[in-house]
Amino acid sequence: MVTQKDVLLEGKHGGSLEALEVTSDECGASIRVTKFGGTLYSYKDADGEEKLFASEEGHTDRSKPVRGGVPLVFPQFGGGELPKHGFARTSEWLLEDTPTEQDGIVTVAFVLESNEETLKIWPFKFKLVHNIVFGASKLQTSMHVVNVGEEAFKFQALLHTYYLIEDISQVQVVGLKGLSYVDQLRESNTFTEENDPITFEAETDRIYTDAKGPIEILDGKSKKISIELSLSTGEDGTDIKPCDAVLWNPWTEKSKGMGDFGDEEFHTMMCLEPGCVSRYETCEPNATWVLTQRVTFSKM
Ligand SMILES: O=P(O)(O)OC[C@H]1O[C@@H](O)[C@H](O)[C@@H](O)[C@@H]1O
Repeated sequence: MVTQKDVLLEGKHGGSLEALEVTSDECGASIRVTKFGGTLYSYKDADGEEKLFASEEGHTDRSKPVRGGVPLVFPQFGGGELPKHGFARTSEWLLEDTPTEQDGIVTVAFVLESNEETLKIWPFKFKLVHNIVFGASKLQTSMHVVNVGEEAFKFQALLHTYYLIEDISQVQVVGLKGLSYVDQLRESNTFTEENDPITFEAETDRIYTDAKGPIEILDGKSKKISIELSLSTGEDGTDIKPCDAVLWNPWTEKSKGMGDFGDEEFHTMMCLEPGCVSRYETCEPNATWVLTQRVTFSKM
């Protein structure tokens, strides 16, 4: 049986965020999704082990996006005319339908549609669906971008996924070798990844292009996270486009400068974020784009 209940997330800086908790008796796993930002904030596997990082310093008063989980970036990555990383992560999302379960796999969908507020800052009509499918040790999240207006729009999108890890100094990322990446810390110059595995010894902020996956995060000697990612469009979703993958860890100095992140929390998190951010995609009227990540958590 799948059960849902409303919970309140309270951070140490005051305020609270309403969230939906969905639990499956059959597979034993659970998720929490905040209505503010439609952010998947927690995924606990069948053993009750949390797999997503959420900062102890995160704000829960709507003054900032949720710092952790999987915030959704749309329609713009980074800064520019719109708020940094767009407005989807700071908008109010609605539960689309009652969660369903089949054979221990649960599906939950949240929706955000253009409204007076969004049209004031971005004059396009859209519908976003955040689809979350989870089981005992698997998590699939996707953002569907639908153009419900009469004009084409350009957009960027990202599943800004924060993984909870044991120790960043022991993490190895496998599967990005040979890809080009834009290093956001080196004047956005482009390089080719020579390392396999990639390890972390300093602040890292890179946009890998044409990532096909699978990408593996080896978390010490005993845990593995395997990620498949895709960006698709077309009526049946079979027109698959290359996808970007942002790799991010703020390390020491950047962490100290972030008001909603602990100075030492970089040790136990890393972001691997599938998206389309190295360029803008064009969404024609009635078209749908789908950005998806399929994640499997396993023990070695
Ligand atoms: O602080 P924010 O807006 O959530 O962004 C966090 C990070 O998000 C990453 O996706 C970017 O590549 C980084 O440059 C950025 O610092």
